[in-house]
Amino acid sequence: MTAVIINGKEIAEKKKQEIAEEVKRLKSQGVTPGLAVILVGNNHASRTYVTNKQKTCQELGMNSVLIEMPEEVSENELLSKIEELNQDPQIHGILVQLPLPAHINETKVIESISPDKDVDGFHPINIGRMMTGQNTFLPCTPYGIMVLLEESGISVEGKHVVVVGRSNIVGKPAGQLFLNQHATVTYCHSRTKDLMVHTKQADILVAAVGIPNFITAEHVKEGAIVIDVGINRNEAGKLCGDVAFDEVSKKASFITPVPKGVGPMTITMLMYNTLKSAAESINR
Ligand SMILES: Nc1nc(=O)c2c([nH]1)NC[C@@H]1CN(c3ccc(C(=O)N[C@@H](CCC(=O)O)C(=O)O)cc3)C=[N+]21
Repeated sequence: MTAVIINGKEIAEKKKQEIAEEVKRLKSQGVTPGLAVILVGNNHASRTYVTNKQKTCQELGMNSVLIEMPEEVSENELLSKIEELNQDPQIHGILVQLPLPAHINETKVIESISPDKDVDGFHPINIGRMMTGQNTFLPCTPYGIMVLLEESGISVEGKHVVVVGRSNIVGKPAGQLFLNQHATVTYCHSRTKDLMVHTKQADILVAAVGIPNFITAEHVKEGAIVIDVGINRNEAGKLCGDVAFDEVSKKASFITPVPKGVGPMTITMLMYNTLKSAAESINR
C-alpha cells in the first residue's frame, strides 16, 4: 500500500482562513484577540517558534505581544509579569515558551497562568476539564492531530490508537482526546516491553518520542494510519520526525510528514484557542 500524505500545511491554511473570518467578526464587535508570548533566554529553536507565532497572529489580524526576559530572570519576576498579563483585558492568551531555564519551576509558572488565558491548555484545571469532557482549551498539538484526521475524513470511533510517548504536552493528552472520541487507547513508552507487539495492533499509530527513525515499517500494520509528532534534527541538521518516512509510507494508508504535518497545526490551534478566549471574554 502507498500512503496518502496528509498535508498539514494545507489543512492549517484552510483553518487559518476560517479563524481570520471569525477574528474579523469579533473585531467588528470591538474585541481584538490578543496573545502574549513570554520568551526567557536565547534558545535559537524557541526564538524561531516564537517568531512564527507572532507572524501568524499578524496574518490573522490578531494582536501579539512578545515579552523577552533574560536567561537569569528570577522566578518571581516572571510570575509578576504573568500576573500583570492575567489582569490585562487586552490579553486573551498567555503562552510561556517552554523549556524554561533550570532555576525556574515550570509547574509553578504554568499554574500561575489564569486558566481562562491558558491557550496552551497546560494548566491542571484545564487538563482536568479535558479529562472530564468539559469546555476548555485543548492542548494545541493533540488538538491539531484530531483536526488533521477529521479533515482527512478519518473517523476515530472504535479504532485502536497506540500512542508512543507519554509527555504531558503531547502523548498523554493525545491519548485522552482519542478516548474522548471513543477510540480504544494504548500508551507505550520507554519502559514498554515488546513495543512492536503493541504498535503492530494500531489502526492509528501516534509517534511522539523525539528519536529520528524510531518507528520503522516493522512496527506498523499494513494499512495503518501513522501520525508523526516528532520534531528532531538529523545528522545533516535537517528537520525530521520519529517515523522512517520512506519505508513506513509504503505500508501505511495515511501518514503525516515532518515538516508540514502536525507542526503547522500546532500553531493554528494556538490561534484558534486565542480566538476562543477572546470570544468568551465578552460574556465574562
Ligand atoms: N508553551 C509552549 N507551547 C508550545 O506549543 C511549544 C512550546 N512551548 N515549546 C516548543 C514546542 C514546539 N512547538 C512547535 C510548533 C510548531 C512547529 C512547526 O510549525 N513546525 C514546522 C516547521 C518549522 C521549521 O521549519 O522549523 C513543520 O513541522 O512543518 C514546530 C514546533 C510548539 N511548542
